[in-house]
Amino acid sequence: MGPELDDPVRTLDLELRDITVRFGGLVALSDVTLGVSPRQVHGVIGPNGAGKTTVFNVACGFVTPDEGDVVRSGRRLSKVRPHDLAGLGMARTLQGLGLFDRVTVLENVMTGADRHARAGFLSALLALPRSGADERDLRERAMATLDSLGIAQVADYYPASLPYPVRKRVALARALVAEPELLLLDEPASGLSSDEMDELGDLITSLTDRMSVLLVEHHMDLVMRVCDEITVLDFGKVIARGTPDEVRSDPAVLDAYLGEDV
Ligand SMILES: Nc1ncnc2c1ncn2[C@@H]1O[C@H](COP(=O)(O)OP(=O)(O)OP(=O)(O)O)[C@@H](O)[C@H]1O
Repeated sequence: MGPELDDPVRTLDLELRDITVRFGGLVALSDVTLGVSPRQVHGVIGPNGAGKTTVFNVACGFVTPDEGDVVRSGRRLSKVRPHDLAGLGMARTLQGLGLFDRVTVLENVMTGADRHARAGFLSALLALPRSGADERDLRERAMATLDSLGIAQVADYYPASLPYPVRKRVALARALVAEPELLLLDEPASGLSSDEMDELGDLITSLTDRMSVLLVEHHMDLVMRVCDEITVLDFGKVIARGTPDEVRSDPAVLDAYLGEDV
């Protein structure tokens, strides 16, 4: 954590400031700035290769920017490492889900809670003995989170035995069990039917009573439905920003998406 930077009155939950990322000679992001306001869903969209995943990776610490700052609640993060996220009140889901196949759904969700648990990740993963009270509390919270996502009945299953949309919910439960203030979602709608996408939309909207969300997503319907603000990227640059209505009618956005299948 760096020094306090901002007037707390207008403090955003997350800001990327003038971020540039280069992969060899390729400039994946060029001077990208965006901010996620408290209790808002901020969408990041753009055509293939625009830099969406790179934005996500910068926000959650997988990619260190060549230039620019990542600012969490007014404090500059000098280097975000993925395992620091929970301590920063952040959680994320990944396209690849990243569930552990050798432990049950419940145990997978428990591994997401290390912000609150006294014992760490490994003991949760291996279900080694921990303090009885911690263990009980963690199990209860993990079960409650599964229940809130409508999948308590699969708590004792192994992830690989479950359909993909259910596994996606498990991954979301693992992110939510830590009770983050800021949730980072990378393509959460991929592989979902349109009904499942509607349910996901309702769920994301319902989260904003207690957290803000950065949503990187291809599916325009979902983005337009749930986002308060959208940043549009093209070729690594911000080409538009605004409410869904503003973005939808922006000529630069229409131009960028010309010929894209959305
Ligand atoms: N690790 C990497 N090494 C080299 N180039 C990369 C790497 N990651 C991304 N890129 C390049 O950076 C650019 C932005 O990629 P990114 O994956 O962020 O875009 P995207 O908008 O998420 O694309 P998509 O919609 O296809 O997933 C692309 O040109 C991509 O080929």
